[in-house]
Amino acid sequence: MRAVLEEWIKQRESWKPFWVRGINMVGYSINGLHPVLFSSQADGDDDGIRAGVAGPDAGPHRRLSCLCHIAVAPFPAPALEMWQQLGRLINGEHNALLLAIPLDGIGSFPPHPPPDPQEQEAAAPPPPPAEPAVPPRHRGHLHLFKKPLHRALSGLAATHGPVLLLHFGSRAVLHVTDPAVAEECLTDHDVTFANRPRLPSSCHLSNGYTTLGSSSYGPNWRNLRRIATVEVFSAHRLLRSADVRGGEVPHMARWLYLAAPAAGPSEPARADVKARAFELVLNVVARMVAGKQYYGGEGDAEAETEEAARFREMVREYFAMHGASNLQDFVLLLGLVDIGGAKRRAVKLSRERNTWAQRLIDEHRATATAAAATEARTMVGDLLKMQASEPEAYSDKVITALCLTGTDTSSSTIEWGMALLLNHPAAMAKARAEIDRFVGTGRVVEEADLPNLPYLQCIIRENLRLYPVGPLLAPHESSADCSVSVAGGGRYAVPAGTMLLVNVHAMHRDARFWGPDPESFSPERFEGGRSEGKWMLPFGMGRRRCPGEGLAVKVVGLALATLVQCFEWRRVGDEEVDMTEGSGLTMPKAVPLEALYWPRPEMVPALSGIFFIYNFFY
Ligand code: HEM
Repeated sequence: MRAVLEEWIKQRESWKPFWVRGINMVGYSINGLHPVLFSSQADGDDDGIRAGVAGPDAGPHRRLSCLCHIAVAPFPAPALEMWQQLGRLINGEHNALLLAIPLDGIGSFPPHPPPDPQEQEAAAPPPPPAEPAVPPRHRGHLHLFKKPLHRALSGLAATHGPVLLLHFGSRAVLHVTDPAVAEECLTDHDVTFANRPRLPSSCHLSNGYTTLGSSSYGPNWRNLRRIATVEVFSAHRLLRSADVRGGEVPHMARWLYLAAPAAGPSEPARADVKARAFELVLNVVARMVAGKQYYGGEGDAEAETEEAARFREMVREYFAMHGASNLQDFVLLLGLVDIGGAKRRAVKLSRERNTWAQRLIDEHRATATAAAATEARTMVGDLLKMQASEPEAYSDKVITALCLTGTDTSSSTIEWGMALLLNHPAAMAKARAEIDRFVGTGRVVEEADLPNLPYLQCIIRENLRLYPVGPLLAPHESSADCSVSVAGGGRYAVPAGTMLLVNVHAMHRDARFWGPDPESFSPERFEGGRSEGKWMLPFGMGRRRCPGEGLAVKVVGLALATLVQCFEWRRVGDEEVDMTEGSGLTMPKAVPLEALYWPRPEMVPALSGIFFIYNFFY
């Protein structure tokens, strides 16, 4: 290890090494002889992290002293290779976990004794680095695991720069808040970054990384993506399933209507908006996938079957456990000892999910007749038909892998949208006036009306800008070494196996692109094409871009339009709706949205009409 250090020191100019023994550092005494590395680049940084210690012969403190420099020293990217090399050496002898322990407050580095002249000579200053580029900075790291992760990383980027190379345990992470670099990663390096990281927490949930969202780039992903694009989300398929949305959205309005007393504002009803949005999206997806309706068969908003209740819980747990913000994914020991029982829950959840999907497939197989398959086509029905000719491409496993997608994302977007409108009654009134102007009050708004409602479209875009439910997209991973450009010239080296987190949440709120008040809700910023060309990526970009975007935009648009058109809404209290963001794969509202509502008197005939139409057709 000493040889590695010395070799590295020779090559780096910005690092001034000297040697110490017998000091105390962040509470640990360092008895043996240690090279201390001081980075001139870290000088003046306000985070107080400025030194690292490496020690080959540190006796009982050896691991801790090694830990110090791996975990906290700031250094330029080429140094990362060296740290990784050291990390591997240390890992071999000790425990990788030690590299990951956060060491805050290391800035109070105590005075050191005069260096040993012999050692000082061995650690001569290095020559200038060969490459002129300033690389991404490497910061230490797991103490950043404050939830929600996208917020913690945004704060870090604001202080240290838009392209950061981090180290979460032994995993390199490229965090990007620069649109140009993000675009480069997802277009020029699209294939290189098309893998998904194998995070232990998602192993069980994704059936061993075989689902569409979790599978790395390769034959399995290509097969699933082809089926999803062609058979499930194609424009043709979306057109065919318009009647499903056209049935389910008014059905939700009907539920709300029946649950509300007729008294109006004097006696408003209370709506669990999160639950209603979730039920709506689940019914749409379940009917498209399997011709199944989970909620509302009896016209009672609260009536839900045991299967539906369990399914709701399953989806909630699934999205809460997934994502890039699980500490046990990066700290080996936490995963091994299963602190908090996350692994156990994931195994149970995955079993339940598979049983549910297999039951769905079997039910379908048993009940599908030739007539049913042609008249009321479902994804499972269609895929089963294709299974007959291509059993491998359309196996039950493949069908299962496509079943549980998109439910939480769309319903969370509806919930965020309603929360924004409740906090901005003027925008709600403007949207309602637009619907009244184009649609009137004689009927409930339909999907075909959406293109005629430009202000509603602006609301949806503003909703997706401020609350993109994939704030870090889904994590990507590089399959080969590559480099990304740096503002002002030069390139950053990104090693293979680096996890890419594109922080769209931060980019969507960047004042450089979104004006002086980027945090405020202002659908008007999109009016008249004013924000045309501005960089927004709520659905990702490149080959891993969300395939459900077309469906999502339709469901979210129709749901918000219907809620605004049919009901008057008020906040539960005088204070604004709490907009705190939770964490998970999708960004949920930390406090589920509830609101007071009553049917608009002028919409009552149309709402009563839904009752009749729904009972007649469904
Ligand atoms: C407002 C609603 C939605 C938003 C904001 C959203 C956003 C996203 C984002 C950010 C990604 C990751 C893109 C990347 O990795 O670069 C994604 C992936 C995905 N989304 Fe959506 N999504 C929504 C609705 C849906 C719906 C309704 C479905 C399906 C019913 C769906 C299915 C998927 C799938 C299967 C993937 C993984 C694609 C892959 O890895 O190849 N999404 N979505």
